[in-house]
Amino acid sequence: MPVTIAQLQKWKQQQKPIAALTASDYAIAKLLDKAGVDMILVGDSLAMVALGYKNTLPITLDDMIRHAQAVGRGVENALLIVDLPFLSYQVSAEEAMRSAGRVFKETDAKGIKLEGGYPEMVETVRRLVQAGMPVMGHVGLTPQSVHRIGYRVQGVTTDAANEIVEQSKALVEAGIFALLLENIPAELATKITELIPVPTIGIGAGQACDGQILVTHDVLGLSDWQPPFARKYADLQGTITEAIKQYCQDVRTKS
Ligand SMILES: Nc1nc2c(c(=O)[nH]1)N[C@@H](CNc1ccc(C(=O)N[C@@H](CCC(=O)O)C(=O)O)cc1)CN2
Ligand SMILES: CC(C)(CO)C(=O)C(=O)O
Repeated sequence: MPVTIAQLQKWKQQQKPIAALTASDYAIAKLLDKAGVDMILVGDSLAMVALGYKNTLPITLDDMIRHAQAVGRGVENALLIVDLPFLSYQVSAEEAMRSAGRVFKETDAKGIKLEGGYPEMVETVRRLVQAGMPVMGHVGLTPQSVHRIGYRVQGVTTDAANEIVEQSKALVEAGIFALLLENIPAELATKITELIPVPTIGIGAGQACDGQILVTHDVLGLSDWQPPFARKYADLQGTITEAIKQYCQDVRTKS
């Protein structure tokens, strides 16, 4: 049975944790889905782990849609969410509507995710939700702001923590169905998770969140570098290197 947005709300009440991962291609997405992942995010981190860019800023809406289509062909059960890339939604609510609208018209996405909880973005979220598009929020460390805030932990001072709490409440009031909390102290994530009625999905935000997400390339040991909080479950760099060396040797020895 496919996972639905309504189900996520129920799982929060039942305290059933949500297991989410990112995906950027058909083959891996199909494996994640068959292994029982609840939510698959076509995250703009694919700009780094799949396309080799230094940060998430260069990826375009066309790129995101192309990858989302490939992932969508491999997903049967997981809830498919697609990130809006940098500058496809910040300029105005109208542009955000057109960008998000393209994602829903051209892919099998059940929801979109965008970064930020400042007042203008809250109004954009409200417009998207009013137009029928489910939105997942993302606060704390928002990687599209890397040039302003870097990748360090957010919400450390009392003022910064309070601001993230206020942004979370405002996004909920605007209609988000879930909230991603990235790289914030565990106590702050616990507080937000207890405070808001929609599921929180954490990455580097402690164990109290309603769900967890990691970048699949990090989980599988395929990334050049990864955040300190990303737990590695396999060493595919090693496995692939050994397999390919063996193949090259077999060819060269004509075996
Ligand atoms: N592959 C990979 N790439 C990614 C993400 C990921 O999940 N994995 N997520 C996004 C980037 N997010 C982070 C979050 C934390 C860190 C990180 O490294 N943080 C250090 C401090 C770094 C600093 O001070 O500069 C810390 O201790 O918090 C790096 C990228 C996009 N790219
Ligand atoms: C998983 C997460 C939160 C990492 O920043 C994301 O949004 C992405 O993959 O683009």
